[in-house]
Parts: sequence; C-alpha cells; structure tokens
Amino acid sequence: MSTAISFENVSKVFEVGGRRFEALTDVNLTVDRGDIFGIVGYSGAGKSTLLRTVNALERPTSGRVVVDGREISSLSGKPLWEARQRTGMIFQQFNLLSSRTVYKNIAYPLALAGVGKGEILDRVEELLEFVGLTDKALSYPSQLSGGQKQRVGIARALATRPEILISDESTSALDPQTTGEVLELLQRVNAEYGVTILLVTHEIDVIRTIANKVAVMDSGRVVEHGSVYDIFSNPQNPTSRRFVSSVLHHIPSEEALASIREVHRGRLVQIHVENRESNDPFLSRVARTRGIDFNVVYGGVSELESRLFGNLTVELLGEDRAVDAAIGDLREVTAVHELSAPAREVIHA
Ligand SMILES: Nc1ncnc2c1ncn2[C@@H]1O[C@H](COP(=O)(O)OP(=O)(O)OP(=O)(O)O)[C@@H](O)[C@H]1O
Repeated sequence: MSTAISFENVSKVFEVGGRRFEALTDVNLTVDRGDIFGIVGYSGAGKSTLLRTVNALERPTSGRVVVDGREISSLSGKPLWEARQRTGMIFQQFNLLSSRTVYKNIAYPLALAGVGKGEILDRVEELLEFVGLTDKALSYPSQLSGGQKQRVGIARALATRPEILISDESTSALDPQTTGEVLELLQRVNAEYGVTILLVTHEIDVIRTIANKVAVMDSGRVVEHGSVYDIFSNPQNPTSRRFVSSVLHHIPSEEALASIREVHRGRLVQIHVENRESNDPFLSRVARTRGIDFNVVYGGVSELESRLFGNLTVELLGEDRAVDAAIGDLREVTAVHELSAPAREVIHA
C-alpha cells in the first residue's frame, strides 16, 4: 500500500503577543492511499492545525509533511498551487460563495485552473449527479439545507479530481440524519473515485461510521493511533477510552460501578469478548468446572467491520480459591481484569 500523506516529526508553535503556544508536538503519522483516516480529539487538541498542514494553509515550525511524495511544507508559488489542486478540502461552515449558484460554486476551481467551458459543463454535471443535486444547479446557497450545502462543498472539492480530500468537522453543523447522509457520500467518494480521505472531528461516532484508521490527539500530540477496530475494541490511552466509552457502553462508568458494588458484593471481573470461531460457552463451562456461580452485571457487545467485540462485567461467587482458579481458566480464553478494590480504576480490556 503506498503512502498518501506522511507527517514526520511535525511541530507547530504559534506566537501571539510575544507568547509561544505549541499547538502540535512531534506528530508522526502515515495515511495510506485509499484510507479513510479519522483524527479525533477534544477542542484545542490541534486537529485543524494538523489538517491544514496538508495543503500548507499552516506550515510546521519543524518537521515535514509529505503529500503524494512531495514535501508540501517546502513548496510555494506555482508548485504549491499545483499541489493544492490535488487536495480538496471541505469545511464545517461549507464556505460556499453566496453570490454564486450551485453550478458556479462547483465550477469555480475549474475556472480558476483555466479549464474550458465545455469541459467545465461536463464535469459539473457529472458531480451534480454524483452528489444528487442536479435539480439544484441554479439555486443559491441560501436556498439549500445544511446537508445540501455540504454536498455542494464536496462536489466543489472534487472538481479538480484530487487524490486526497481533507475534511475539517464537515458534519459538525449537521443533524444526525444529515450527518449520516453526508458520511455515506464521503464513503462513495472514497470507494468510487478512489480518493483518500483525512478527516478531523470531535465526534468519535463519525470515525466509527466511516473510517478504517484513527489517530487520537490530545494537547497537540497523537496519543494513540491504529485501525478503528483495534482502537475501539481495546483503547489504551485514557483519552481514547473516554471517546470510545462515550459511544460504546461496554464498560461501566465509575458511578455505575459504585452502584453495582452496592448490590453485588462478590468479586468483579471484566471479561473481553471478541468474535471467535469456536462457540465455546466458556463462562458457564468455567463456572461449572470450578463450582462457582456468576452474575453478568454490566456489559455490551458491538459490531465493527463485521467483527464482534465487547466487554462483560461479571460478579463471580464462590470460595476465593475456586474464583482464583476460574479467573485463571478464563484468562486462557480471553483478557480478564479483576476490579478488586472499590476505588480501583476501571481497566478497559
Ligand atoms: N493562528 C493561530 N494563532 C494562535 N493560536 C492558534 C492559531 N490556530 C490555532 N491556535 C491554537 O492552537 C491550538 C489548537 O487549535 P486547533 O484549531 O488546531 O485545535 P482543534 O483540535 O482543531 O480544536 P477545534 O475543534 O476547537 O477547532 C488551540 O489552542 C488554538 O487556540
């Protein structure tokens, strides 16, 4: 798989009124061609700054950003303009030209590139059809819904046939249903036009819905990255865990755990569950073999990329030694974390 974008030791310092602020610290990431790569983080994490280095709207203070094999951060003039043609961008607030029709908005980058009228007509018609807005060609942005405006934004970003599309919170101003429709469209952009997509969002659900890879940012650093399945099924960093548990309710919050403990006084364990080929009923098998009882007190299982994963919080009831042996047996099958003392941190399997 070839590389579309690589961030190499990228740092960015802003100086405002004589004060330095480090918005990015030593970011290293590789986006492969064909990826839908999501960057998630809370407000101020540095997501937009990182994204904007891809088309040199921001330049790193140190490090390199290589796009399509060229170090974009060092280009200027015509080479930079040409490189920008190969990267489309969409925005949270759509950034359409309000005095121009939908048709003219989409045609705009082509006109700037000096493309002939006939070719512009063909391309805009194709894009209008692709985004489902053929009947809105002569409407103005103010006559469109938010979802329709973003469709125009996507069509405009694709006009010059870019290989990369970067998206800055492109669904954050939209309601959930419209968000779903725009995300479906982005999936088609990736699948049908083969465009690599790098998107930043503070909504982890956006990433769960369309991305195959994810990086989690916190205070200007990438704190965790990997496949969406791996990060969702087994997040390691506290920020990643917070994001994941906001949409997947597999693991009890501290408050939920406290109320569970009021009722369930036995030993509590968290058991990681995953797609497995065998249909071994391991929980009841182990309980039977070791002569203990169990209660499932919390948990959930989700599906991602056609694979199942989840976590069960289980109370084990029996003699201490038998429970120890049962935990040992369970660990032969899957990851198990015992929640011993009430104040102990919840460990995500
Ligand atoms: N041009 C600038 N001058 C000074 N500071 C800036 C500039 N651009 C961004 N910053 C600061 O850098 C930090 C990261 O900002 P950035 O917009 O990249 O974060 P973000 O994760 O995209 O957050 P949000 O989702 O709120 O936009 C913030 O503290 C921001 O105030």
